[in-house]
Amino acid sequence: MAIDSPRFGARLVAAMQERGPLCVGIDPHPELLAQWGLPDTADGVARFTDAVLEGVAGEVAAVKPQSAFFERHGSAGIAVLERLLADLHSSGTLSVLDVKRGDIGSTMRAYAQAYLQDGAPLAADAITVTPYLGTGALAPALDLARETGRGLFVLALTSNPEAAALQHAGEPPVARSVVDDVARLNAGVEPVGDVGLVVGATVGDTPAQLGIDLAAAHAVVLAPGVGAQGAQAEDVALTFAGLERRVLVPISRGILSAGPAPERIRAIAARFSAELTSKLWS
Ligand SMILES: O=C(O)c1cc(=O)[nH]c(=O)n1[C@@H]1O[C@H](COP(=O)(O)O)[C@@H](O)[C@H]1O
Repeated sequence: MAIDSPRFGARLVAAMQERGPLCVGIDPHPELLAQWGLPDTADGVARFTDAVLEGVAGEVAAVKPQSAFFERHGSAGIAVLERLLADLHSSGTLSVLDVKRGDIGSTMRAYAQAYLQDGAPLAADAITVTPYLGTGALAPALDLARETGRGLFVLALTSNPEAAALQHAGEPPVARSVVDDVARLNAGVEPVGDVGLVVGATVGDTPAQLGIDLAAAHAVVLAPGVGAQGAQAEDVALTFAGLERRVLVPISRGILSAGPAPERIRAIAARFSAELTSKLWS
């Protein structure tokens, strides 16, 4: 039922309920292409994404392509990304395009039309956005996302160590203001709003230390950092205690390094998915 919902938040929650909390990241790093015996070209990226898709499409709730690794190859790389997004849609797998966009409102509208408009070549189910021009500047993206049944993930507490200097600063701390803004945007929408949050799986008890109430945001939290960045399923369970089925865990290198065989990618994804489900949903 909800899997066919016109609203992104409801579709995502339903997809996670059916397939678990794992989101496979597609980040075709040059090192991974080399490890897989593929050329560092758009064709190499196309073969890489095809293998990941064969391994996990229809098996996981969502897939998160990282745009930078496609943009590296210019227009030919973007064409691969366009095809990937279309293939994900056909396979019934939600796409979270990681582009981390954010700009003044008039430009934000153009970004929204690029990624959130029906029929746009790069349309995804959701995109990542940065609130550092002010959460209010994201309004054109939010409006279009709501109109077309898509979603946003707003960076709040990112997984990288450099983030603290900016995101923990101030009183109230910047990250708490972002979470409060998202809570207002999602208020009253069931089961969750269409605006998710990005909070790294590496942040430990920072949300509590900064007085951040993630549950009050009424959002799905995208929690990167498991695998290559050192966090484990236990860390996700501790940091997001109480959020349970509202945490979507993207893993890129931790899964991609098992390639190139699609069945090995599928197997390691299944292992991560089972581990995350048992630790988070106990
Ligand atoms: O928005 C993101 O997805 C993101 C936010 C964040 O705080 N940290 C973070 O690592 N990411 C992305 O998540 C992915 C992590 O990749 P792995 O460390 O290989 O699993 C990369 O595509 C990052 O750009």
